[in-house]
Amino acid sequence: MAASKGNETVLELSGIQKSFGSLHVLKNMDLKVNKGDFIAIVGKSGCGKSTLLRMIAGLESPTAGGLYMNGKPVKGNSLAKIMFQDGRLLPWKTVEQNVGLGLKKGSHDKIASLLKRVGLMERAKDWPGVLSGGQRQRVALARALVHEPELLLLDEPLGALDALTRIEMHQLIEELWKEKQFTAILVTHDVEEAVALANRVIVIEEGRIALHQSINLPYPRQREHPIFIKSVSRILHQILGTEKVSPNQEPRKLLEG
Ligand SMILES: Nc1ncnc2c1ncn2[C@@H]1O[C@H](COP(=O)(O)OP(=O)(O)OP(=O)(O)O)[C@@H](O)[C@H]1O
Repeated sequence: MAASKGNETVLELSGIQKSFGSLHVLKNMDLKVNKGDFIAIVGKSGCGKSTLLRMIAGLESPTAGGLYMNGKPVKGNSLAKIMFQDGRLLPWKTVEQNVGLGLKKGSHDKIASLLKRVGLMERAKDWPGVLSGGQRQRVALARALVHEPELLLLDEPLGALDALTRIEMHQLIEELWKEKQFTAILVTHDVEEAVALANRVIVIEEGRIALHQSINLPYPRQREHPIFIKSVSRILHQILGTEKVSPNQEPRKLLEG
C-alpha cells in the first residue's frame, strides 16, 4: 500500500484565512501534508475548496496566515502542478505538444513514455478537439506529471466524466501515484471518489476543517468494504448535517445543487 511516507512535511498551512471583500471564505485553516499523502478535500459548493487549492498552487494569496512548501513560503512560486476539470488543453496544439508545453527541446522520450502510460500513444499527433472527455483528461494528467511535480493538485478533474470513465481514471491516478510517488491533493464533490483515492479526507465547513477522516484501507479500495461504506456515510453525514445517510444513496446526487 502506497501511503504517507512518515513525517516529512511537504506542505504546511498555518492559520490560513481568505476573504474576498466582506466574504470570509476561509477563516482559520491548519493542515500538514506529508510526503506521499493523498488528501481529498470535500465540502458543500462554495465552501472554499478551489480557493484553497489555488492558494496552494500560488495563484492566489491568503489574506492572513502562512503557506509553506518544503518549509519555504509559497508566493506565486509554487512547485505544485494543478489539473483542472476542463483540462485546459490548447486546441491549436497536438496532444504531444500539449504534454510537452514548457519542457525543454529533446524531451520527446519523456513525453512519449507518459503518453504511453496514460494509453494515448496512438493519439500523439491528434488535436485535443477530436478526443473524448476522458482522453482529454488523460492528456491533462500526462501534462501535469511530465514535470515530475512533488505535489499534484487535482481540482475536480473528473467532474465532467461519466461514472465508468471516472472509475477507470481513479485506477490510473492511483497507479501513477504509487509509481511516481508524488503527493496529491484532490478537490471533489464525489465523496466515493474521495474515499476511493485518499488516505485522508478533509471536510471544509464555514471556513474551517470540520472533519479530518483517515481512510485505513489498502489499495485498490473495495467499494463494498464495510469501512469504505462507513467512511462515505460518516463524511456525508458531516457535510449534509444529517443524522444518518443510507449507504445506498448516491453521494454525487446528494451533493449536487
Ligand atoms: N476571485 C473571487 N472574487 C470574489 N469571490 C470569490 C472569488 N473566488 C471565489 N470567490 C467566492 O468564494 C467562495 C468560495 O469559492 P470556491 O470556488 O473556492 O468554492 P468551492 O468550494 O470550490 O465551490 P464549488 O464546489 O462550487 O466549486 C464562493 O462564494 C465564491 O463566489
